[in-house]
Amino acid sequence: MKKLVIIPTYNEKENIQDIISAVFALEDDFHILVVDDSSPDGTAEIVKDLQKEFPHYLHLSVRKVKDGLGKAYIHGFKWAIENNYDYIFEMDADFSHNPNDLPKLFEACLNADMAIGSRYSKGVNVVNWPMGRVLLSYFASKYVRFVLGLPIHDTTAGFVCFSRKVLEEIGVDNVRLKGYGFQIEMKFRTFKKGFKIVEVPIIFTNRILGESKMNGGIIHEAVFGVLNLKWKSIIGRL
Ligand SMILES: Nc1nc2c(ncn2[C@@H]2O[C@H](COP(=O)(O)OP(=O)(O)O[C@H]3O[C@H](CO)[C@@H](O)[C@H](O)[C@@H]3O)[C@@H](O)[C@H]2O)c(=O)[nH]1
Repeated sequence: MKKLVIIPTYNEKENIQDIISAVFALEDDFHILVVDDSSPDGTAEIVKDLQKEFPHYLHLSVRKVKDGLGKAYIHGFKWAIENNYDYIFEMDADFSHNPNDLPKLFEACLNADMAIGSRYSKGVNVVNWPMGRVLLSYFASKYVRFVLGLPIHDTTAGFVCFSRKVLEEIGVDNVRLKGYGFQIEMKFRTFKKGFKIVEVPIIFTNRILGESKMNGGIIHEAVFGVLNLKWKSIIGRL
């Protein structure tokens, strides 16, 4: 079974080499696709150098402009489908998601269609995030559950394993939201198609190196994007 970890990057020069090494240090044979939005800090050049060491396992797609994490993942999903991967993972570059948890997400996905590395399925498992960010994220998940009736504790989670058929059936070109809203939209579309979703408890650790790309626009898009998703689902346009 072919497994691909998609890592979107924007200015991750401090993290990219270590995260790639950590994935390739696992016993399992994960491939990696880095989707970089022409990071000014030269992230893609570091990946190009590493490709010499891992020519068949490490792939790189460079997009011309910064266009949000969601669009980067959609680009990666299409690439994964074209290249016949069976299981496709989303993972941040900054070690917020522990690469050592990849095998347990994969195991869980073998008995489901989508496995979510969840911060909130067993209490609140977030380390070193400012309290404001924890509260925002936790209550955002509650808001999404309430509005969309989505039976998931961590609706904005960005550490996910999909079986290929999920991506094929939801039609990734239909996904519109770009930021955290993208994570919500992917889960809602997967749920609406009747796929089996499981949550696997993980510990999310705030990044040590580099900066988060979160901004007010991303939050705004998520709040209104959820209402729009609800509307589309009511009128049967999802
Ligand atoms: N290619 C590309 N990558 C991006 C972009 N914006 C962010 N990224 C990459 O996406 C990953 C996550 O970005 P962060 O900016 O560190 O995200 P965060 O604020 O910590 O958000 C995390 O938690 C959210 C929920 O609380 C998640 O919704 C989100 O997906 C992510 O996991 C990192 O690898 C970062 O480089 C972009 O516009 N383009």
